Order: sequence, then C-alpha cells, then structure tokens
Amino acid sequence: MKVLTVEKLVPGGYGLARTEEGAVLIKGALPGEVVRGKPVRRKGTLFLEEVEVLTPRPDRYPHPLPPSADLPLAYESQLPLKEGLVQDALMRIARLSLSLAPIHPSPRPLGYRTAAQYARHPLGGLAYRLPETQELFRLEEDPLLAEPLAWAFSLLKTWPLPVEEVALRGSLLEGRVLLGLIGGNPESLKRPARALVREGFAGVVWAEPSPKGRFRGRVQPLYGERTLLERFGPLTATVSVESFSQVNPLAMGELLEEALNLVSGGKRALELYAGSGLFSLLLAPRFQEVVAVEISKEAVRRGEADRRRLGIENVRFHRGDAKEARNLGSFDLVVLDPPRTGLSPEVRAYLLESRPREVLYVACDPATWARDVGELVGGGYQLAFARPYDFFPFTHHVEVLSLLRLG
Ligand SMILES: C[S@@+](CC[C@H](N)C(=O)[O-])C[C@H]1O[C@@H](n2cnc3c(N)ncnc32)[C@H](O)[C@@H]1O
Repeated sequence: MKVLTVEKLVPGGYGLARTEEGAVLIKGALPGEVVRGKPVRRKGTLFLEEVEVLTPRPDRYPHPLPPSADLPLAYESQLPLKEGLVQDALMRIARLSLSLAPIHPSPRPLGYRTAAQYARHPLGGLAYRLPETQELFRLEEDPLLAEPLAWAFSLLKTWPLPVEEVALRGSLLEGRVLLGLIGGNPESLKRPARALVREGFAGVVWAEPSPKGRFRGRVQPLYGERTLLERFGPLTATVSVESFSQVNPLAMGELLEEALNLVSGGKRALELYAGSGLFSLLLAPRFQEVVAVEISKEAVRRGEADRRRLGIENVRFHRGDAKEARNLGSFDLVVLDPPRTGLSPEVRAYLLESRPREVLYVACDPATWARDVGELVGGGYQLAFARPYDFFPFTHHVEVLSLLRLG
C-alpha cells in the first residue's frame, strides 16, 4: 500500500499522483487529497486500487450522487479543474499557449440532465452499470436529472418491467418524457407501454440490445409519441430517445448563442457530425446553401422534420459518413461537433485541402480536440477563440467551443 497526494485532475476523471515508478492514475480521488491504495500496472499504465481517501477536500460535495458523478465537489470548485483539463490538452498535445476564454458554467449545476439510461437491478429498482466491471450500483435517486426525468425515475424504480435497461429522454419545454425499453419481448411489453403512457410518459419504444450500442439494433414503437420538442436557446428542435441530442439543453442553448456571434456568413456552409442539424438550421439565414452531414438515419429524420416545421428552404441533410465530405466540394464555413474520437484522418485531410475560411469546432473531448486543432494550426489555421463549456456538472466531462480561421 502507498500513501500519495493527488496533484491534478487528468482526462478520464482520474486524479494524478507521482511515485518513484512514475505517474499513478487514481479514480475517486481529487486534487489536493491524500489517499492510500495499492499500485497496479495495467497495459503499461500505473493505477491505484483499493483507494481510501485519508484527507478529503473540505469542499467535497456532501450529498449522495450517482457513481457517474466523478467530480463530487462544490460547484465553483469544479470549474477551474475543468478549465485546467482543456488548457493542459492545448499545451501538451497541440503545443499552443492560447489563453482560453473563461469556462461558461452550466445554467443549472444539478437537475440538468434531460437524457439518461439505467440498468434494471435484478432485485428491483434502477441501477448504474460501472463501466470498468459492469457491476450494478443500485440508485435511490439521481439528483443530476431534470424535473420531468426525476418524476420518471421515481415511477420506474417501483415498476416491474422485464427488460435489461431503460432509456429516458425528456423535454424541459414540454415537461414530458419518452421511454426506451431495451431487451425483453416487444409483444409482451405493449400492454405495460400503454399503462406507462396512461401514467404520464409521452411515448414508449422498444429496442433490441445490440453490441454496436443503444438503439443500433431493431427498434419498434410500442405506444404513444416518438418525439418531443425541446428548446435549445434560439431554436426549438425535435428530440427522441433513439438518437443523440445534447443532454443539457440550457447549456447547449447558451453555446449556440455564442457560436452565432463568432461566425460570419458566406455562400456555402457545411455541418459535419450534425445530429439533427441545430447549427445548420440556425445558420441558414446567413448562407445561400447549408449542408448537414449525419450518419444516424433517425437524427436526419428529426432534422428534416425541424427544417420543414421552421419553413427553412436552403438546408440540405445528407445521411452519410463525415469522412466522405470531400465529395461535397468546398465551403466558406465548416461546423464540426464530432463524438469523443474527434475528427477522422479523412476529415482532417479534407479541411486542409478544401481550406474553408472559418472552422467552428465544438468538442466533447479536449484531447482529441487538441490533436485536431494542432494539425489544423500546422496547416495554416489560427485558433482565434476557445471557451470551455460545462455541460456535465459533477463529472470530469467538458465541452469546448472554438473557432479557427485561415491565417
Ligand atoms: C456530439 S454529437 C453532435 C450532434 C449535434 N451537433 C447536436 O448537438 O445535437 C455527434 C454526432 O455525430 C454523429 N456521427 C458519429 N460518427 C459520424 C460519422 N462518421 N459521420 C457522420 N456523423 C457521425 C453521431 O450520430 C452524432 O449525432
């Protein structure tokens, strides 16, 4: 066993401490805390296991949180640590010393999530599945959930459903929730789905468990509505339980407002990894043509529905892989909001060849963002602006809003 002092927060939500053998990663320990544990090497990296916090920080959050909340600190103490993750990635990976604009806090530190998934616990109730061990951690409540989901959580906790997981997507605008039932038999779930809609759910769909991810296998509507309308700052857009939408719509709304102030107009704009095309729909008045590229059929369907509802004529949705962007030609502005893996090599090559005047890059992983920014700066772009945004209070996750311009 070793006693160590945690130096800083690093990607993945680990605390980092140093020993004679090198850096040690520690889950569940925060910068400044003294911890005891057993160093174990896994795939070349040193981790501390069987961790006991000997000197907790005085600003540790004192109330129960789900295990996904790996930054259990008073809200003001979380923000500089998240800023540090982004600044550090920019220096270490992109070798850039731009000073970031101050982090934009979440409008709500608790009660912010409008989407969540839980496993059914075999002894009843809802549980969080620990990613490392797949072990189930039973939850009595989840204070990160926004109001309509908190209602759904307490209802489902006592509702006996023969499924593996439940997925929730709510709308703050409508104050209602959609439910996804994952696993079990869709035929025998039709009657419970009707009962759940009578209890107040807007709609229920069934999804086959798939190794490719949630809702990547067969999906069947069981009863009620399939989408809700949500407000994201200046835009109302359709959300569903079946494909990606931001989980903190209030924070996303504020990011969209700032993004609109950063970019200029032009002839053609392209949005890659577009989801339902929030940026495209908002940017439409500033361009003759906007193309939104997204791989998920369901997200494209929602985007098309929003485009029609809003009467926007110059946005075209293209269902496909961002890596094929080269076939779409060149653009004045490219908007990027990729998953955590960041841009594919093909997308980076496309940007450096086609040279859009502006690139608006929204990221959910500071490390892959810094890698991509470093490459674009090496190819003649300037990082004109970068601001961390807190979309996920009480977790190490942090978003970045950034703008690159041709130098
Ligand atoms: C972080 S989300 C951003 C979505 C959108 N900007 C929003 O805020 O709702 C990333 C999106 O990229 C899509 N995606 C993932 N890989 C992709 C690829 N190779 N090509 C196109 N879209 C992809 C996902 O389906 C998801 O909708």
